[in-house]
Amino acid sequence: MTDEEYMDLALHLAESTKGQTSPNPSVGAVVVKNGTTAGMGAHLKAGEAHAEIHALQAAGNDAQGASMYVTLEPCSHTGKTPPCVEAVIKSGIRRVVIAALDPNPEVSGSGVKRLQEAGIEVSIGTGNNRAEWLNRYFMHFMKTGLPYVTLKTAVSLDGKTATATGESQWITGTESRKDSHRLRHEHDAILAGIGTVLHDDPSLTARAVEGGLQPVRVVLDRHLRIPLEASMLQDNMAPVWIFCGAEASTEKKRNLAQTGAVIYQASEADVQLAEVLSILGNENILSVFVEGGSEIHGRFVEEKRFQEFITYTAPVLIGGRLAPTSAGGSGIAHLNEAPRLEVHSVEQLGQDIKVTAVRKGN
Ligand SMILES: Nc1c(/N=C/[C@H](O)[C@H](O)[C@H](O)COP(=O)(O)O)[nH]c(=O)[nH]c1=O
Ligand SMILES: Nc1c(N[C@@H]2O[C@H](COP(=O)(O)O)[C@@H](O)[C@H]2O)[nH]c(=O)[nH]c1=O
Ligand SMILES: [Zn+2]
Repeated sequence: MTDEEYMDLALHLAESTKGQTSPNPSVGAVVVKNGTTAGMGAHLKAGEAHAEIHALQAAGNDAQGASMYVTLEPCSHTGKTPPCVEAVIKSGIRRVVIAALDPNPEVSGSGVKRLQEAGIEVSIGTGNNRAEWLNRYFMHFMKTGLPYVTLKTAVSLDGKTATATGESQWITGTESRKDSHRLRHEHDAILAGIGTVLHDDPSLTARAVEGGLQPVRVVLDRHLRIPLEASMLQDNMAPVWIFCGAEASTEKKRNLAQTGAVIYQASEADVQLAEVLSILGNENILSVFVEGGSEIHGRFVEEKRFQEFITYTAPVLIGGRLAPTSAGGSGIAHLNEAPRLEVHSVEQLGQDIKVTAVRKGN
């Protein structure tokens, strides 16, 4: 098989662990000796062995003089596990093909340097786009210290997220809702505004699909209007972190804390997105899935504090000048200030169209 084909196998291994390795990236590795696949592995859980180690263990002595295909630059530092580069060097591997460099300041190029110093041939870039897309949350976090923000909306063909009378369940079909639950799994946190919480009483849990970790549930609620009987405060399915403003009542804060919710009180009346994201980053939340509602999306868009925008569009017509759209708020005044995204993919899910678009810098 070619380098691309072996890297394709390593990427499949890595992609099979989406949603389970955070705060570590998903990584796959394959050891090949004279055209024979001698070992393979993936990083399964933070704190456990890295992909390279699993693959080298499976290869045993066949690693001697073999090649290794790995989707992320082998680590050269000791975090919770020893550096992979030392194991690769000791195993006798003579060529390493790497899909993407690791932007973790502890690594970022020093893994490659260490391998080359040990006389190992290194080639970088095969499968790079797919490897970087797979770990876009991790890479963004490592470069900025802030979580990668995905805005998700479900709209009618004429762009409404609910009827003017407030009805929204359901606009899209079951395939779309299942798909968005899968995306919930892949993020470390799900964020919603108090409007959505009061209106839908959502559980904000990733339950429609198996596997992965249950994301933290984040609610922006400047006056602490969330009712103590809210489902997410009763179901013990995942942590609830509530961000409120300086004027929120201390008694309500105390009652909410008794349900186990964690309350972050801002120093000002309003809850600033910049502060929410930096607190989440400090709590090792690498990615946030923002479910809305419209006013919350409006703020993320106006402040350009998001990386990805996903829309599920259903072929239903709602109309109504008062019916909400994906992004409310005061909006962008001039087109030349409007964030221009790049379409990553367009998929049909049942009768719905899913568009995934990403911000490129601007
Ligand atoms: N209204 C629609 C959506 N609406 C999603 C809401 O923002 C809120 O997340 C839901 O109430 C989810 O509740 P729970 O967490 O599953 O209990 N999302 C969709 O994909 N399609 C729709 O039609
Ligand atoms: N998961 C993974 C890597 N992850 C890298 O190592 C860091 C975590 O190190 P530790 O705390 O020891 O698990 C993580 O932040 C990232 O830079 N590296 C690899 O060579 N292979 C792997 O499979
Ligand atoms: Zn490693």
